[in-house]
Amino acid sequence: MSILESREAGGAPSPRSFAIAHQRPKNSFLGCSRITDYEVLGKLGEGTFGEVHRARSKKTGALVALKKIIMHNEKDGFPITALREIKLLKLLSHKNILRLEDMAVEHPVRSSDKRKRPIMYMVTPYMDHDLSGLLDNPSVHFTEPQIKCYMLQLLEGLKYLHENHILHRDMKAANLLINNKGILQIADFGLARHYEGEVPKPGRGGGEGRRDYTSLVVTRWYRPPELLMHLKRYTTAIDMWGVGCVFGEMLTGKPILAGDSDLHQLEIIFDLCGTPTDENMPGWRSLPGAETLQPRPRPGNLAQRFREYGSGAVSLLRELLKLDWRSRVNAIDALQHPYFRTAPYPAKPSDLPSFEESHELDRRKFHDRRAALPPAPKGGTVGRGPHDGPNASFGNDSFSGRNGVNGSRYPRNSRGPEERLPAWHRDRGLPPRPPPPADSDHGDGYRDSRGGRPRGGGGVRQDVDTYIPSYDRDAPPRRDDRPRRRDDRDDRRPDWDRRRDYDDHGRNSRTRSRSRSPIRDRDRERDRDRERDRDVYRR
Ligand SMILES: Nc1ncnc2c1ncn2[C@@H]1O[C@H](COP(=O)(O)OP(=O)(O)OP(=O)(O)O)[C@@H](O)[C@H]1O
Repeated sequence: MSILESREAGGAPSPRSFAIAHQRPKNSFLGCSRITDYEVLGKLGEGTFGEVHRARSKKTGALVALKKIIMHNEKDGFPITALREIKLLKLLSHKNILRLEDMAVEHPVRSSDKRKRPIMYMVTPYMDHDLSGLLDNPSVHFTEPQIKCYMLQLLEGLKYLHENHILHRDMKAANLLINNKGILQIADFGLARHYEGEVPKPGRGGGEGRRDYTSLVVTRWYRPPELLMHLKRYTTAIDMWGVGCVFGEMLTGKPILAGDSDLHQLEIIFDLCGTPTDENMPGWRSLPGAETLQPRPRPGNLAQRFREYGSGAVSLLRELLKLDWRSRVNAIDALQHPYFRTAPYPAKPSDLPSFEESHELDRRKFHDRRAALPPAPKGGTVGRGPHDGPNASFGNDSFSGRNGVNGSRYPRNSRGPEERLPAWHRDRGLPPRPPPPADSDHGDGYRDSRGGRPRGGGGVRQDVDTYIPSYDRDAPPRRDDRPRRRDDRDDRRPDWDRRRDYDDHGRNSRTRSRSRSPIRDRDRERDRDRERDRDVYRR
């Protein structure tokens, strides 16, 4: 049955008919192997919902990634988020979407083992890098053909998702995996869900949403203005805003909108894209989160800030970072943007250079290495790709940027000492604030530290952080604003580095009003975990 035939009266396929239409060939998913079928080689990453390890299949010899599914509370059973991710990934089949190949189970070894339940792992092909890790690697500098190549793949992957009524809802650099064959794949479907609105059509932007979902999705730095203002009837355009942020991050090498709070996030969005008006964001005033906003009028500095990357890049960024979600470019149209049809042309994946493995967890390694570097000369040659030689065709027409030293228009290593640090470590005041304890969770999952409803009908408030998963209050800032569990300790770090975290904690904790107690912390943590799994992700 084709997806068209499976549509319901409203135009959107039901999750069930979508599943039937998308069943992958049976032999493309193994099913349930034992963890002993894999040789575990080391930790790659850790997120809210699991740890990710590199491993080798003993049967095929292939390198894989094992994502351990953490049971935050065993009594609640298998986490709904993991179930969603597995269900969706089992159906999807596209070259730019990470493929779920198998599930592996690890049974408790001894009867004396405290842990009674088995641990489940999702098995996906091993990817050499995630984009966040790659951008933190000081020896890697993206060329324009390379950026275009990754962008095309990202847009192809998203086009496939959106055409098939799936919202990713956590678009960010750390969730884009890249291998040394130059292939980019979208990963982490923990927040993804079936979308009931109309799919994007050429020239029709993100369209109108058909039903409400929780606005508490997407990592803050990549979260679009309509979600920050609590639009619930959102569309596939929320993922396109994230693509804009990732594009800017590839150009500049660092996250472009690193807000410290939801309010600050909106402020820096307005600095970049201009203050919302009835023209550039029709209806913004009636969004629940806009009621109390009084933004200072400004025109936006996007063109100025990205001038050096050329008019083509600026034009595409403008389309992706439109305040108005209805007219924000969709993936179909973004793929046709002149930026991709102008020299220097997109590289082929197979032409891209290979790099040292770079995962999000390697950021400390890269940070230490980067910090040790003396100021590098302009036009350095480290890590330059095949398109980056003296004959590279940068900047040779009106849609390109200016030529830089040695034929590269990207300012290599030209950042000041502060700018050389990864964004998560730069001194930009307080790191993204942890949320208040989940004392209360109102109808829409909006949390208020004092257990009351947000004032003014839900305006964006500085003291409320609406990022859903539980931050660890003690954790150091992470490059991409990722949440961190309390027991997550980077065990690959030397002692002195861990102590630095402790010091950070000491400093940050003095700025908090509540006194801390380990028991209360543990209870809060447990409550947060419960609430997160129970309430928020069902929406
Ligand atoms: N197939 C893979 N190959 C290589 N590395 C991977 C793979 N899958 C995940 N990783 C690494 O693990 C990290 C975390 O993976 P993922 O985002 O799926 O976990 P998560 O627990 O959902 O994280 P988050 O907190 O971002 O929601 C990625 O950023 C990446 O560095």
